[in-house]
Amino acid sequence: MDKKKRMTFIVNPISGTHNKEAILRLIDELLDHNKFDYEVRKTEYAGHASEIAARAAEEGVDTVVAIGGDGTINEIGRSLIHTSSCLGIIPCGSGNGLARHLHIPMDPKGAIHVLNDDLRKTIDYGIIDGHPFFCTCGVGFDAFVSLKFADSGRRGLLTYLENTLHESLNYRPETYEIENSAGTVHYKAFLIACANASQYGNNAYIAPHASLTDGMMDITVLEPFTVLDVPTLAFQLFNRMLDQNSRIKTMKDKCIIIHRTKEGVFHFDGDPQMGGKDLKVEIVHQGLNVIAPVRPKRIAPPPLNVLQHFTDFIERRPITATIADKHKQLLMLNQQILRRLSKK
Ligand SMILES: Nc1ncnc2c1ncn2[C@@H]1O[C@H](COP(=O)(O)OP(=O)(O)OP(=O)(O)O)[C@@H](O)[C@H]1O
Repeated sequence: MDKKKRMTFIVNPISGTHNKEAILRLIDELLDHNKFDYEVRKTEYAGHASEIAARAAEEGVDTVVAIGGDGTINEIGRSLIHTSSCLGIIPCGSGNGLARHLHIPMDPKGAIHVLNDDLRKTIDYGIIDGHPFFCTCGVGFDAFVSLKFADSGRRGLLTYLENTLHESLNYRPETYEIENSAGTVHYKAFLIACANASQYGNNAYIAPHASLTDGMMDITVLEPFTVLDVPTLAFQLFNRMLDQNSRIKTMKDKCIIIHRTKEGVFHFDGDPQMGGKDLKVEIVHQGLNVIAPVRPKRIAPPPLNVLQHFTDFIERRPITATIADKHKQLLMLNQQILRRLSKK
């Protein structure tokens, strides 16, 4: 009989809102014990997942499974790049950008079945200023929000949306120079996102056409906008249409250097970091093995969850109308957002 494969589960107890003990019971119940021997490790501090994963890779563990969100995946992934060990994911974060891009089910049972199927592929990863990332990194407003989010003490989507809406009114766009393979371009921008995966998480598609396996990074520049643009931008963000907005500029490249007017924060996979004026961002082709389904078992329904939160926040029902009605609805949303934000 074939030797069993070794699996290490790394649980981040503080990520997202899932009950991790219930997930551990499901693993015991549903994981194919004829195929896998496993151990469970819990993180005790930020950075611990990297140490556990590095040790597991050295010991030749076949699969290291993140039970957490994109921050936990980042810590584990960076210890597994260019090793023969493979990353598995039971999504437990508040955004789960990489898992969603890979079509890993959000429910733990489905994710455990994906682990049992053990289908592997090799994906690209990015590096910003020496920090590996797997989903997105960037400067400007989203880096600023990631800093606020990290400081806020509460985690969750509503906190994020609240922070985002409030802060966006006060945030001042900065000027950037981007050095790419074609030359140098200048932008006044609200944010610059460099994407390996297509979304930030929560089906917010900042780079709708990004691929994890093309050896390229999708760069999205959001130029200054007014509060009147927010509903359209939000709608397009959650409906994979952001690149159609006139405030958005996109490019693909393997390596860019972002020149800022001053040092400041950037983020990688949602974690904030201080950096210098100049930031090199590059993509490394095929550096991380992951377990993922070949293709989604079903096409995901429109991301009403997030729209629900967004529209709850502004006291509106989600947008479910036909295209013809959407412009009218967006105009009404504009008015309600303005009214709601002016009360803050
Ligand atoms: N035991 C721990 N105590 C404190 N912080 C931890 C611990 N274990 C991990 N962390 C940190 O928690 C951070 C957040 O985790 P993670 O990103 O997985 O969850 P999330 O923010 O809820 O999900 P997502 O990134 O998908 O939104 C990680 O950056 C990690 O460094």
